[in-house]
Amino acid sequence: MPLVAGVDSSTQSSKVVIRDAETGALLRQGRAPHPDGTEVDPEAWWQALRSAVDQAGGLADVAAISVAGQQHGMVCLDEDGRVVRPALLWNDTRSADAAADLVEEAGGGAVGRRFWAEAAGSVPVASFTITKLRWLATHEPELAARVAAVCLPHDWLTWRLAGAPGLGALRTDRGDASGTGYWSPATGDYRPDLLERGFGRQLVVPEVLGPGESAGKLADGLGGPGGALLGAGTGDNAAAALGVGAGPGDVVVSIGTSGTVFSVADVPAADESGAVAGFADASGRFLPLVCTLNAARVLDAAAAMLGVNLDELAELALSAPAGADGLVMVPYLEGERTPNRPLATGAVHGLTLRTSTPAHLARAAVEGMLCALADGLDALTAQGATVRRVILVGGGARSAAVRRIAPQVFGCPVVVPPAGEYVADGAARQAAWVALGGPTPPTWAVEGTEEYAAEPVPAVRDRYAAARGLVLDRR
Ligand SMILES: Nc1ncnc2c1ncn2[C@@H]1O[C@H](COP(=O)(O)OP(=O)(O)O)[C@@H](O)[C@H]1O
Ligand SMILES: O=C(CO)[C@@H](O)[C@H](O)COP(=O)(O)O
Repeated sequence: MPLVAGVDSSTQSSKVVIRDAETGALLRQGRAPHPDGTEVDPEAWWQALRSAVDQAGGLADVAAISVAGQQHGMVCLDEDGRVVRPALLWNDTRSADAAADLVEEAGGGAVGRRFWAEAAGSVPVASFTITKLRWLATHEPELAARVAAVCLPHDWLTWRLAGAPGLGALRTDRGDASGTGYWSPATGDYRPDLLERGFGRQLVVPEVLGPGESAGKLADGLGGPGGALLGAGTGDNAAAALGVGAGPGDVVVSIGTSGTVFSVADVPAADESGAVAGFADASGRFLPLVCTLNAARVLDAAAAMLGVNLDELAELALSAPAGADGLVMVPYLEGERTPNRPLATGAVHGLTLRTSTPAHLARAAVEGMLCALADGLDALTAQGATVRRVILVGGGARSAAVRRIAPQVFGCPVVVPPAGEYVADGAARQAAWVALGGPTPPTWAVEGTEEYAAEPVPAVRDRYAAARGLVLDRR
């Protein structure tokens, strides 16, 4: 009975699960928080990972470990492997102008967007690593001059688990490489020309491993003697797809810090509108994905505004009528990525004496967040995805209101697996693939899934569509 470990180093925390490689049975787990903010010293992730591993009883008995992580974050290393500056995360919007410049320099408008969609699978927005590199080169040239290598959060953590053995030992996978802006999901190759466009010169980049390949071995002294195999790891969304066992016709909606809508596809996407990112997945296929910057934290913010906890927020939301009598929240609290409105702020429309109640505001917050994801679902189907079922995961799926209102807004039933850590589970499944070998990862059952169905209420989306452009920018 070999054991495997899976890690989710996400925006808000590190989570570790230890599972049986063959059956997937959960044996132990741990978690530790990350600092707040959109710029974080990677050392904080390392300390959180170590603490979550300790809580999970260490790694002495695991045969393999894989790390999944928040995508896109820019981790810059000098030639000795030291971190040059705090990592800029996927939800840091300071590189919005750099993203616009990269599109402009490629011909601008539809021409520029088509160039990037074809070259890198996605049109750059502030989330993508390449735009952060451009920002660094422009705004912090002295730090930029010290950068020898660039990698992503999960690449860096895997490398630390291996004992940080020199820049040439950096490894990544297709899933996370596809979120950089300088790797092509269509060809499976780096695009040094794009890296040069972004940063102005070449850098060491991690070798991209295939699915099921190993990134080396765990170093000694990290919760036991080393030697366990390291999986390639992947981006958190690709790991979630592995964790829930997403197949044809499944669309996964993840409500974490980010809201994501994605499916597993046999062909790469190249959406020149920019709504759908044409990522690769962790199984050798592709992961067309729509991402919003505002998801579970919209619920956190609404609960804080109303002075209630998250369960009370859900009760309030469910006590108001569908559509909140016309109250609409446009939830752009962190700016927005889809649609590309990095400077936008949120807004509440439709205030009347009747709608000025905590219940209406709670309902509008849940509906507004879900409407933005429903727009993502439309964008994904416009790119050819078929929706047989929607699988709801992430911290926000723990909300009874989200589970019950989602089918009204999405216009189809949703299935909700039992509350769990599906990103860490996907990483563990990848580790099991490495430990057991074979052409595909082992099949692990996800039991206890519940289905939520409700009559669709299209008026909720219609009113949101009328309101979503009516927002102020930060400047
Ligand atoms: N019962 C709940 N109702 C609503 N939101 C919840 C609930 N439990 C957790 N969350 C939210 O889930 C979020 C964390 O989800 P998670 O998927 O772990 O995020 P991330 O992967 O981005 O770190 C937090 O913002 C938290 O408030
Ligand atoms: O940027 C993306 C996807 O493109 C985000 O999904 C990040 O990968 C962060 O994930 P969470 O921490 O919200 O799970």
